[in-house]
Amino acid sequence: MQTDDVCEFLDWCRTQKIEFDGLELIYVQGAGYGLVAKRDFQSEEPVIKLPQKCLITAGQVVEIPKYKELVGNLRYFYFFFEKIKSFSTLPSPFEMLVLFFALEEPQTSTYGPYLKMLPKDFSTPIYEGIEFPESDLPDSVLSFWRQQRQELKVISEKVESLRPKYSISKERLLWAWHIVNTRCIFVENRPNKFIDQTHGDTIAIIPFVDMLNHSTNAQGLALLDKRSSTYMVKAQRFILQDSEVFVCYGPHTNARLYIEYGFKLPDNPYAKVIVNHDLFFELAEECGISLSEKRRDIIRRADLPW
Ligand SMILES: C[S@@+](CC[C@H](N)C(=O)[O-])C[C@H]1O[C@@H](n2cnc3c(N)ncnc32)[C@H](O)[C@@H]1O
Repeated sequence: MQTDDVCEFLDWCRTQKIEFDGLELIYVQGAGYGLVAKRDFQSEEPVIKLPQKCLITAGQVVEIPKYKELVGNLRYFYFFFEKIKSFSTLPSPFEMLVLFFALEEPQTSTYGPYLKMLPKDFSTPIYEGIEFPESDLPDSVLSFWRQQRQELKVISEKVESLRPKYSISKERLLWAWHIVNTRCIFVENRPNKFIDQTHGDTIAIIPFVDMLNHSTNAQGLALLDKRSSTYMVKAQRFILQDSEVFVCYGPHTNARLYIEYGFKLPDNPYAKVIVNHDLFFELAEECGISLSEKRRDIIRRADLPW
């Protein structure tokens, strides 16, 4: 039985010309919503198709008058010779999308039926306020962990500068930041002069497509066909009726999946621990292999063991 929210969302998707015949949106225990094949799909067959204009991108958001005005109000404060100075700054594509989700309301937004389907909370360490001593984190995710916290800090400061005209609570900002962080997809967008292009503009949120969960053994592949301005998810191989359709979010370790998305995979083929030289020497000692300084130096210079 589908809830009213699900029915309203699916009707909304159809009015947006999102094609998803043969798929069912279901609630998957432990993963939120997910998409299941209600018939077999042949390899190369499109599973979802939608017009490019359905993509929520920073460039598209900033063309909405209320967001264009907001961008004009974004000022970034900094201390200089003990005086507070401020300068206008353009939002990055990521920040613009976060502001969109922080300010749209389901009751008034044209995206209302979609917004109602979004998760209410997250199980990431940042959302749950879990702090780790950095020494507990594997090297493979340390810089990612720092970068995520820094991004959140920077956008929080920018949002502060929008007060009192726009008042976004810490909780709402954290929620919106997670919506974008857990759901955005790589797409190359056209530059927009109101969006900071320092690192290009390569993200979009795609309603309905963002209901696909992650697997390292995904059968779905998402791509934009620029010639027909159509975004689609294609079957990379045969998809059996009644199986959940997955895409792969990337070759991520469990530490990365947990920090970014709030889940781990029991049998993750990308599980890895980076062994730096100091740890490698320590492990060698523990195995009874004594390494002279000269040998250690050779190993370091040869960049072994990886
Ligand atoms: C792009 S959304 C996918 C749709 C999402 N399940 C929903 O209900 O909106 C990404 C989020 O789905 C969940 N997710 C995706 N793949 C998962 C998996 N294999 N196991 C558990 N949770 C998963 C995580 O909460 C992740 O942050």
